[in-house]
This record gives sequence, C-alpha cells and structure tokens, in this order.
Amino acid sequence: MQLEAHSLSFRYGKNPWLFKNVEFSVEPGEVVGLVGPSGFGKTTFCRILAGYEQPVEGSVTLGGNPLPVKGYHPVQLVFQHPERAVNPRWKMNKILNEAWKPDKELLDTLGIEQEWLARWPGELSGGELQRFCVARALGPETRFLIADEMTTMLDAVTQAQIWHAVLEIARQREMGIIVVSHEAKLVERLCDRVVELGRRL
Ligand SMILES: Nc1ncnc2c1ncn2[C@@H]1O[C@H](COP(=O)(O)OP(=O)(O)OP(=O)(O)O)[C@@H](O)[C@H]1O
Repeated sequence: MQLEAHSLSFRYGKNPWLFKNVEFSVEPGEVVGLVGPSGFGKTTFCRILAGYEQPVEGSVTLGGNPLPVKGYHPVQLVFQHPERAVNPRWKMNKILNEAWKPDKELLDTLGIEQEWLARWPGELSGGELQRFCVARALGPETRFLIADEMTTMLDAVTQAQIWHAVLEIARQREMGIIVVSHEAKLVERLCDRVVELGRRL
C-alpha cells in the first residue's frame, strides 16, 4: 500500500507557492528522507500527507484511495515539540491510550517506564514525553510514520534509542517512514533514499 502525492501544490492564502506539482511516493517498509532549506514547506508538506491540511492543488492517496477522513489515521505524524502534542490536563496514561492501547512490549521497546504513566506531561522531560508521542503514533493500523524533526531536541542517546525502536517496529510491520531532519548525518544513516523539496516558485 503506497503513500503517494500527486502533483501537489500549496500556498498559504495569496502568498507565493511553497511548492508546486510535487510528485512523491513511499513504499511500505521504505525509509525516505525529506530535506530542504528552512521555510521551504517541509512541515506543510508533511501535514498534507498526514491529512491535517488540504492541498491547494493535487491529491494524496494511500493504496490508490483518498486518505480517510474519519477514524484512526493510517498516516501518523510526530513532530518536534511533544509538549505541544499532548493535552496538559491529562495524565500520561490517558494520553497514551487515547487512540489505541499500546502493550507493555512496545512501552519497553521505547524505554517508557511504568511509573511515568501516573504523571502529568509537565512532570516528564522532553525525551520522555516524545517516547509517549511515538508510542501513540504506532498503532497497529499505522502504515506510514512521518517524523518531522522528531528527535531534534533530544540528546544523542535518547535519539539513538528512539530511532532504534522505531526502525525495528517499522521493519517488523513493513511500515514506511518519512524522515524530515536538518541533520544530514542522521538522514544519511536512516534513509534508503532522500528527496529534496525544491526551490520556491
Ligand atoms: N498557517 C500559516 N499561515 C501562513 N504562512 C505559514 C503558515 N504556516 C507556515 N507558514 C509559512 O510557510 C512557510 C513554510 O513553512 P514550513 O513550516 O512548512 O517550512 P519548513 O520547510 O518545515 O521549515 P523549517 O525547516 O524551518 O521547519 C514558512 O515561510 C512559514 O512562515
């Protein structure tokens, strides 16, 4: 089941086009890097692929069909700031189980400790919180994971742990991954191929 962008174009209001007629596809199990200068629209592109934003022109399909508008979304997005991705009034247990119920094996793989489940988001470090956001995005129906600067704010050890876990799960499930990162070494190490989001038009 391929994730495909067909002739995708986007701009905010009457601003200049951020990108125009972009063709992009990811195969199941493939790890694809998405790079480009700051402000060229990588995050916007990811939001369109995950169904958070509608393209101005073009379309996104999954296995040849439009992205679903209801239910668990098969394209999950994890971005740089976990503290903005969680409800600060919910304890971690509720946040974690919001969309599906991750089992202990997954929590162990991601290094999530049981005692963290009873805490508020503000009582966890950025790295600890991001592990929850990753777990939450890895439901059994996730076909593609978009990692938009997912580990940028984290120390090297946490970054390595999270990527090790995510790549292993992706391999087992044949899940595709899109990696957006400014860290060229990370992209080179993780990705099967790299796509550059082109010049602004
Ligand atoms: N809601 C919005 N309304 C208007 N302009 C926006 C909006 N969101 C983003 N932009 C602008 O669109 C451009 C692309 O933003 P985007 O975050 O997609 O780029 P990016 O390539 O991911 O950047 P970075 O690498 O710095 O994260 C930027 O110039 C940004 O200021």
